[in-house]
Amino acid sequence: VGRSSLPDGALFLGLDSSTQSVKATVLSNELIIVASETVNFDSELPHYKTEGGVYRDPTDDGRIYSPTIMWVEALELLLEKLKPKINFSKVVAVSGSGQQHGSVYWKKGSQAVLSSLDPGKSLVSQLKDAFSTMDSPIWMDSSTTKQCREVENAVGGALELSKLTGSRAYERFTGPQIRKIYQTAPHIYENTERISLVSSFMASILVGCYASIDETDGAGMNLMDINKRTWSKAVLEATAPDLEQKLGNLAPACAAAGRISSYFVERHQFDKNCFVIQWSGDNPNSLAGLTLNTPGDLAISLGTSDTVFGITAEAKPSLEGHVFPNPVEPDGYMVMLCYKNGSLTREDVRNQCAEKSWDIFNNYLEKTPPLNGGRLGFYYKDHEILPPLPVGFHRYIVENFSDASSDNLKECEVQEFDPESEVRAIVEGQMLSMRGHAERFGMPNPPKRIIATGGASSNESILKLIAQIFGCPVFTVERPG
Ligand SMILES: O=C(CO)[C@@H](O)[C@H](O)CF
Repeated sequence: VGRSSLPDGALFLGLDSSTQSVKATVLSNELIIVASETVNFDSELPHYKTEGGVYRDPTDDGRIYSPTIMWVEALELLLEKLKPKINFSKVVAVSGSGQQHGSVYWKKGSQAVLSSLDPGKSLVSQLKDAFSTMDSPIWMDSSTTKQCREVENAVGGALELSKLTGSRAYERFTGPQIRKIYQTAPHIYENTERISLVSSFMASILVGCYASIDETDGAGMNLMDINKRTWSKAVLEATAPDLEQKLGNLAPACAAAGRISSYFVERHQFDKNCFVIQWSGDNPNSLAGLTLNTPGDLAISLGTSDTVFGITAEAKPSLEGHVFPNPVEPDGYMVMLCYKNGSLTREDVRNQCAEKSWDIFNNYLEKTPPLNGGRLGFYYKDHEILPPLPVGFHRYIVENFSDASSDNLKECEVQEFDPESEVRAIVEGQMLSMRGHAERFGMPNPPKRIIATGGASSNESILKLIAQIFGCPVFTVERPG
């Protein structure tokens, strides 16, 4: 729909269902932000008792998940908070981002529930029994290593799986997660009629039926053939039986999922012609939102996870990193690196070394020298994705940075790192990792420029350090207002 043909006062609603919160941004016809709202899971839905929006299972090493119904309740609360700020009947299109890889398991018979929601009742009251498991595995989970190896072995190895799906098997990817449920809770798997990603789950609620998984977020499952953009029969068979019928058809990321369901028309006064555009993963949508279309540019998203991503004309999957279909260029691809220890790990060091103050944290970054007097640190509060290492804190004194031999690295104790050094070490260690892995993955080296996004991109001290380490200018998206 061309913007010039839109009715006066037309609005666009963007939603973001992420690890710690659900957010809404409302744009005018001129793409100006006219309203925004957030629901933070921990503070505004405290009855779920999540930490950072998640549960960590003490009985199953690495199992990290979120209560599916919490996302439903947060969506409802978000719309209630937004209602006084905008006229929902002016919204001509809704779309959104979902944290990648997270999955939702719709119980048999739930399609009928979803398509006949009573506008006189809440979503929570009608969907609380719609899932075959109330626990949604999410991207922070690292409990499926066994399943990863089984799937890789079944298709000829890690590199073969990467060439087929764009990534070797990763613990957080949805395919290994589905395999674990099939193996450890077969009754749940049997009782599941549809498996959604967080992105297609939210779209399903909005359209009142099961929305397709889009080809870009679908590439984060270790289930989709990256070149054909169809489900890979070989990998589906290696994952779990009768899986394709539970996944439904894939759809292009830029397609319309349908019109908004009558539930939202009658309960929230949306216009019945309001489009719901396919949702996709948070990182692909960041690439789209940043209009990252210049080869040589890189984006760094500093959020709960940290990611580095860029565009490429051809898919060259390898044993590190990920290749996804480009969400806005039908024939192009997106390349990405992901680090689990992002903002939450930086916050931990801030709390322990900088009196819980970003001002003090930033002052330490400003006053300590580049390369930190040889103090190099790698901090894994959670099991790290890249490199795949368990929880642990590793501090080194590097005698000579031009000597890459391991005997040049002397592991040392925390006592040898004063608070200022620890602060620089966590940020420098994270950014040096990104630069090293980006070079090895064939990303631009150095990049022409870096566009920073995500919560921590508002921290100029961190951005300065990124510019020093990558050797290029760093930009952020202009924040309106
Ligand atoms: O796992 C990731 C990407 O592969 C994370 O960036 C999640 O998308 C964060 F929600």
